[in-house]
Amino acid sequence: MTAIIELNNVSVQFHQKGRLITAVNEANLHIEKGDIYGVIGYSGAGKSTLVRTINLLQKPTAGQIVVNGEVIFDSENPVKFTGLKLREFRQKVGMIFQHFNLLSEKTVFANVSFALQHTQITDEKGKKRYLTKNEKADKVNHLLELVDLAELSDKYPAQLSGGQKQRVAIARALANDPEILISDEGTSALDPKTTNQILDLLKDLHDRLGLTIVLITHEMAVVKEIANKVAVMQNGDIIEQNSLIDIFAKPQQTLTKQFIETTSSVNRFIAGLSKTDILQNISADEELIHLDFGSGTVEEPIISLINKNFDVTTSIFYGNVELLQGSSLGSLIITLKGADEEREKVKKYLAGTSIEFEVLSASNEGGK
Ligand SMILES: Nc1ncnc2c1ncn2[C@@H]1O[C@H](COP(=O)(O)OP(=O)(O)OP(=O)(O)O)[C@@H](O)[C@H]1O
Repeated sequence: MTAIIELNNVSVQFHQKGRLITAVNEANLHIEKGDIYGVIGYSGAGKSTLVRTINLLQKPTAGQIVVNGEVIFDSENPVKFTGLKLREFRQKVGMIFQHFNLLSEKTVFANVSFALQHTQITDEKGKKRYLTKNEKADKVNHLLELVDLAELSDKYPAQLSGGQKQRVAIARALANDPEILISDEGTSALDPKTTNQILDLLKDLHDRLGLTIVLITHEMAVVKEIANKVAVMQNGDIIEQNSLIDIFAKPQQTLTKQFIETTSSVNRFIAGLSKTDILQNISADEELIHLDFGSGTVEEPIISLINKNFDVTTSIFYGNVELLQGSSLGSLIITLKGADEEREKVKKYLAGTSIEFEVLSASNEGGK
């Protein structure tokens, strides 16, 4: 697959009060057509700066940017990508923001229509012309239907909820039929329910229109909901990037693990264990074991195999299976009860499978 967006060694530096700030440091990001690419990081990590280079709202200090096969920036071999060419290019990259950026004195209809004021089409004779009033109205009405807002066309932004405002912003961002949609914290100002509704809408638009979406967020739950790929940013660096499923199944960096913990109840459960007396109450012939089922291993009947093949008994303390991009990931916390040698045999057996496990408590380490 060829990338629709290629950032090659892109750096962005700012000079501020005599200080040099490297907001983005030699970032490499290849986004394929149809990806929903999540860029996650804490505030100040450089996410917005990185993503704003895609449509040159932010000019890089160094590196190369290729969009749809066209080099739009190259610090080594400068290209002329300005004026009308840049304006037309930007129309093909829609953007939505945390605070919606609607024009408060204009109606919903006029806010969307505004994005079409410079839009030109090529007529049958190959001549460029602006859209007529009727063509604009048809387009706006179609867009408002797409985001389920047709009935609010005459309202003003102040009369809308946050979710409705973001729908207007999405309709506006799609006015010029972009292939790429950038969401810069597009759900950060919304409550969880509305966030999910907007994410559902983005996913639906992605499926229906074949959009490529770049999604900046500081919330892993957002990424988890719709992204198929993830890049994690910290202090201007992309510290890790992978498919969503691999990020969750085998995170490499501490920060990535921390982000995952914010959405995974198993980690909260394990962290909470120390505040209970569960570990103290484990008997001498018992162990508490955390089993991590990566992609493709959830279906294995591991508990019944253990019970059948070893002289131990198991009981389940905690279980969770999640569906990410069609793949299942799961966690189980079980107690294993039996003689030392039998428990050792089970652990040896587990070590030979693709299921990862860790012993949360061993009986001879503080159990009674
Ligand atoms: N125009 C600018 N001038 C000077 N410094 C800037 C400018 N834009 C961004 N920065 C700095 O670059 C760094 C990265 O900022 P950026 O906004 O890209 O981070 P972010 O991850 O998007 O965070 P946030 O979600 O808070 O916007 C920060 O230290 C920020 O202060």
